[in-house]
Amino acid sequence: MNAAPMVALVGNPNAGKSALFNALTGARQKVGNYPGVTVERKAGRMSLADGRPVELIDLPGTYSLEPASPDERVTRDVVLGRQEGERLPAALVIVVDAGNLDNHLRFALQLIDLDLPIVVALNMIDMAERDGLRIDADRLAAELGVPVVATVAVRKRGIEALKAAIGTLAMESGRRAGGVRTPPPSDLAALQKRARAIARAATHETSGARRRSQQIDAVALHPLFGPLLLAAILFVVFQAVFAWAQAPMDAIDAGFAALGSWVDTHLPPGFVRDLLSQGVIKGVGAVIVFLPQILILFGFILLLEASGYMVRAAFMMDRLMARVGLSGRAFIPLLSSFACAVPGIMATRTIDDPKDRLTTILIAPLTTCSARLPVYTLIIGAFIPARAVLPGIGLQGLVLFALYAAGVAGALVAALILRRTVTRGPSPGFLMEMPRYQLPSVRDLGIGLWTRATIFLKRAGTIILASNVALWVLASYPQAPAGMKQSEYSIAGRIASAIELVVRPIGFNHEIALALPPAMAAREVAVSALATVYAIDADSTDETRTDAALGVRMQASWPLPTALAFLAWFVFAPQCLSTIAVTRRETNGWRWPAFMVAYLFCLAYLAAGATFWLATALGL
Ligand SMILES: Nc1nc2c(ncn2[C@@H]2O[C@H](COP(=O)(O)OP(=O)(O)OP(=O)(O)O)[C@@H](O)[C@H]2O)c(=O)[nH]1
Ligand SMILES: [Mg+2]
Repeated sequence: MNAAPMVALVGNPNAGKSALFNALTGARQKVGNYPGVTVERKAGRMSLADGRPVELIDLPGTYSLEPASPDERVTRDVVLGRQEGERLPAALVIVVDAGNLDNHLRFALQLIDLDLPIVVALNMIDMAERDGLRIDADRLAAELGVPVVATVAVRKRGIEALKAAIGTLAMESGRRAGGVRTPPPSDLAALQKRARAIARAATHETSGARRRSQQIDAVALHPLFGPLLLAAILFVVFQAVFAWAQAPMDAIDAGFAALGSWVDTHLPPGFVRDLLSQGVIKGVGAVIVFLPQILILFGFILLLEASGYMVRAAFMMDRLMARVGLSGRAFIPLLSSFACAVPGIMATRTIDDPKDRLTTILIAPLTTCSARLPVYTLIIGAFIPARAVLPGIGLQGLVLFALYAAGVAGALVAALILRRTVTRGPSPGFLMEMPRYQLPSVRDLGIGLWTRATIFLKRAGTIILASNVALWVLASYPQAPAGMKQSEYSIAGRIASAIELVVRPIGFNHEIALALPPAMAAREVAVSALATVYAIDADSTDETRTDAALGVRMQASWPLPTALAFLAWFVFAPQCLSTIAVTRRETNGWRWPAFMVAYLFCLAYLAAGATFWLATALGL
């Protein structure tokens, strides 16, 4: 066979497989300091020292060859050559955490018994040394009967030696015949005993110093200080989103304003100018302005993930989650949903119990995805005064915090109800390893932010742009006769008038009714649609053209209860088509996505209505 030999990276979760994969192939797979980051098989190409190619595969971490959850099944099938359309791997790279050998060697021993060509990557030796451990790689190799290469994936140490070892194995396997041995039924207790004995033989404790992670955890997981610290961290995050973003947002805003007036003065009046000025620059610009806030939020999330703190947060939430019938394993998927529900729903593959998994999928859209941030901050910026409630604590940040909290509370209540009705069943226990604390690397943080920025800008340039141009066309034609409002006379305006009949009782106005349907494509389109509609109306009426910011215009024409109801709607509404599509894929049918959409719409309608009526009753 001429094709490049296939080599798979396997090992326990959080051993550093993806970090090694990136170091070996130059790829940028997501790494994170918690178990369960990788949930799919990812392939990449690596070149050996002599230039020969090898196809490298990164797999979800797993504890044994007996899979407990869907992502672990992928790993077993690839390793045993049972994956459809996939060859048996020519060799395995078993990745183990040098500081956690007794646990990681158990799975390694199981894999070694398969009789495939194997090299062990003894990863994270830097962390082990920090903890006062010295690992004898030669002794380990002798005990295991396979080559062992010491590596530090994040510093690219040992990568060339590992490449060389992979090269040798790939050559050998070309001369081998036959397949993989069927895995013998494993006696876990015996394996664990062997693993512990080997780990002890190869490890020297050089200092009896108490491990640093344990010292930090004495505070971070303390029954009183732990939750206080978590609350304080979250608080700072939401304050920072408003406090730090103003300058760059003003700059972006000014940039788009300049671009807009250039187009207005240099292009002849007509279709092209209006499309560019109203539909593209005003509309998409209104969304891109929020890039700094999104990056600040993600900067914090990435820091908390890389440091190892997120798993502690999961641990503290576990009691609460258990009480509503969710497994602690649901924490990471729900956390990913703060970025976007799509990867969040995919991350539920780490949950073994099917009903547990289904519940988590159904509530994932309730955690506030980053696409909602522009909508939230637009309304908050326009309607909530920027004053301090207490020294250092701004009201705007507090309201944003409350919106996120409302989403989380909604998710917990929904889980509680679902677990007692549609997804009734016992909820299994939760075991999650605590990763060690680490200082996040600047490079990883940079790559993470860069990835986020490109995802957001790509969305703005594709789905948001396309939806908004479509909206612009529908909102610009037919042209309204003098004296009539374009946003009401146009096709989009008439559709909106029909929708308005349904949403009028919960306080929504015609503009909101117009912005809701295109927001199904992407939530940010609610913002660009409002910006575009205001621009069209300002141009078509003879009122002197004001270039007032979107927020200022809304402030002038929306009653406060309407604005608050709009916020409440966005906390709960199932608003994007990609989420519905991924739910269909992960649950194999239309039944659950249909259920999800229905229950979330009801919830959003009730929440927005209650907010509107309450705010009106309070005379706001
Ligand atoms: N100090 C140190 N950190 C490492 C090393 N290798 C990986 N890490 C960090 O360990 C964490 C886990 O790395 P990943 O590559 O995501 O682990 P994984 O094995 O792919 O985990 P799953 O995908 O969850 O199975 C990340 O925070 C990495 O930055 C290493 O050699 N030294
Ligand atoms: Mg991984």
